[in-house]
Amino acid sequence: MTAIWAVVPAAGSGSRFGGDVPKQYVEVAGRPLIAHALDALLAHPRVDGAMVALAADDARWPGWTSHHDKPVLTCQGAAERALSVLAALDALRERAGDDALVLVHDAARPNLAAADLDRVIDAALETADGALLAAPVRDTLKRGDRDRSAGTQPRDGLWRALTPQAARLGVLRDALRRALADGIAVTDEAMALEHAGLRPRLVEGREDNIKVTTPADRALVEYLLRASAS
Ligand SMILES: Nc1ccn([C@@H]2O[C@H](COP(=O)(O)OP(=O)(O)OP(=O)(O)O)[C@@H](O)[C@H]2O)c(=O)n1
Ligand SMILES: C[C@](O)(CO)[C@H](O)COP(=O)(O)O
Repeated sequence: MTAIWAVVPAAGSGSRFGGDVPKQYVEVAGRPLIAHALDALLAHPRVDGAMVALAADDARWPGWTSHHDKPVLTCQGAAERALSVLAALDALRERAGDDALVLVHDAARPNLAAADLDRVIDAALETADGALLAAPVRDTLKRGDRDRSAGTQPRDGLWRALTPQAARLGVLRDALRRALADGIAVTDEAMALEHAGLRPRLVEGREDNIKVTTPADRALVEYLLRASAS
């Protein structure tokens, strides 16, 4: 049976969110964002544990060592998300092994549906290229020139990348190291896999798998989490 581990990048500074509390610890629906994300991942019966990448100056990590009777490990993240993910893979490698499937999921995405998690796990187990949750673009896209529209971008075949993004630990680690060494500004795991010549599976995910980025996202996520809990 393939080992399946969650990797949770939680070392960001939340600059677009602002405020005094680091975004990953902002409370929504009574719990910190990171708690919702970890709960969604570790509640899934096929997930064996989690490795969380924390900021070097994180003073709010509650010290969880397990959740749902599964191990919760931590490592130190880095200045860029991709480097935080790579640090987590390096820290997890000896325990999980290169053939383990890793599910990289933003701590800032608290509303991950179990069915979506199941489907991206299935997809990633079926292909060596990895898989990611994504949402097809449903709006017309404009290129902006300050506050003016400078034209309309074709949206056919465009998707919004979500998380989890999944691949075998060794494959993803090698792809991230290569992309970063090649100077690629890696914004998600699929980008590194693509740079390595792989074609990760797009798994259509729910639109409400929202990444809390600005303060305006908080009220919507609060509503969604309370609605799904009722
Ligand atoms: N150096 C970084 C940057 C981001 N992240 C994590 O990656 C996820 C998605 O990143 P984002 O939403 O951009 O969070 P921040 O980088 O904190 O936000 P901002 O860009 O507004 O500063 C978050 O869970 C964040 O904690 C990380 O682990 N290490
Ligand atoms: C990984 C991600 O959530 C996929 O959309 C996104 O790339 C993270 O971007 P951010 O600027 O680090 O929030």
